Amino acid sequence: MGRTHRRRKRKIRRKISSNLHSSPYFINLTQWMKKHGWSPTCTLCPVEFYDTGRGLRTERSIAKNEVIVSIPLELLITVSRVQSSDIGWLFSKYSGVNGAHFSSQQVLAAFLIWERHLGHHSVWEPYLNSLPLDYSTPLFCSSEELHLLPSVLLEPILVQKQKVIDTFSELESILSTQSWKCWHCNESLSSIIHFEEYLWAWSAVNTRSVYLDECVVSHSLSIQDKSCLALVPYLDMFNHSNDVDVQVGLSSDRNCYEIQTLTPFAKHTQVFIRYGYHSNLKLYTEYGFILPFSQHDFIPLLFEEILSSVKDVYPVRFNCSASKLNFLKVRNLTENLSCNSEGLSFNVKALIYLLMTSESKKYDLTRRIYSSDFTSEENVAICKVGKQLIKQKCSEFESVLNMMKQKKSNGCSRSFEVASDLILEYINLLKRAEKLDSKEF
Ligand SMILES: C[S@@+](CC[C@H](N)C(=O)[O-])C[C@H]1O[C@@H](n2cnc3c(N)ncnc32)[C@H](O)[C@@H]1O
Repeated sequence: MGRTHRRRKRKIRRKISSNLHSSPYFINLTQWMKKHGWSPTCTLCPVEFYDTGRGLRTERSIAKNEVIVSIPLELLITVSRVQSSDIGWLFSKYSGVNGAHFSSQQVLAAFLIWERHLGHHSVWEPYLNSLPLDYSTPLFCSSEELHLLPSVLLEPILVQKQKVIDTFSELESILSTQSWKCWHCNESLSSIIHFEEYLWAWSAVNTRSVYLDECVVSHSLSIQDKSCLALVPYLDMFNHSNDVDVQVGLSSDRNCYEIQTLTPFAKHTQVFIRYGYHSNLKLYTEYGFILPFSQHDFIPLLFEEILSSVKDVYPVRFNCSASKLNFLKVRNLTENLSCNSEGLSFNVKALIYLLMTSESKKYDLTRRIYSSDFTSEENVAICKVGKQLIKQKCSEFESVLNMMKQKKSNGCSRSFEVASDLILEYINLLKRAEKLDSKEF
């Protein structure tokens, strides 16, 4: 078979969704759940969709307000469940000692590693076997790949990476003092819980957990999060869409965690839920995917970038004294700076306006900013700077994308591929914004 033929075949295969209903892991998962009191609320079937990966498809039409999934609390992995498990003593022993506060993500991740290492001996085995083996979140980009990313992506990724490293180090320092040996393999906890496993478990919790009120599943561990994370088997197979809405919470008898859809679904279509109102940057950094043509997307801009665009376009009018900077900071006008396909955010426009206006009439300036009372001449000037800013961002992203393409042709991680899709989305968004005139901007 020639290379072209293979490539064509791969392309065709990518367009076809495959049914996973008879996969052993899915049969085992649902049988195990039924033993623990679960019964399906509607007929959903796991499918490997060509565009979104694995998700759930409905076998009949679903009406607005129907409960699409209801999972007994007994099947949830919560902090309270971890506390009463084999390794619960570890977190109880160190809770609050020397100010130690665990995060629910850290506790749940350690539990997943522990249970996974037990293999057949774990009661959670059917659930663990339903979890993906790898993730496309940026934590799995190599250092070489990270170096190619623009700062708008790199900065939140580095913060996240550091959090994983720090929480693992905290755990590691506690584990290293324990001589306790596992009943099943006679290994110490520090040789069971190591960084690669932690990265996998952390990502599983990050991409799949839900928030649960602490009062629902009480525990006595010292946990820093206000509402705790919980892993919910089966329910964590729903993919996200911006076009749907859901209501989540406990069933009326408070025995199950439920999702009610506020959006109807036609027979044989994928059933989506909404993870939140997230930009593509958030979807990429937290979940490892992006949504093409997302109307809710925006690109964060840096204060310095705006400053230098005003300076470039209006070098004489540009004015950024210490008192003006203070004026901007007090009003939070140096934050939430962004651009979307409909133009610049309110703060960016206000900032551009202030940076090229004399500071003598500050109070009048405040009134004009907050009522967007700009003259048409001022609007044209703001638009001119905005377009310069957009042009610069666009060429920055285009040169990044070219380097990323080169890297991709030599092989790269799935996570890096998603990053490059995101940069392409950003370029397209900027091009749409660039076409707007000064009235639309
Ligand atoms: C809660 S899980 C959903 C089920 C998951 N696809 C699976 O196979 O188990 C969240 C993960 O699903 C994927 N995902 C969710 N919604 C998606 C979408 N609209 N497009 C692509 N991937 C999506 C992402 O990898 C995300 O981290």
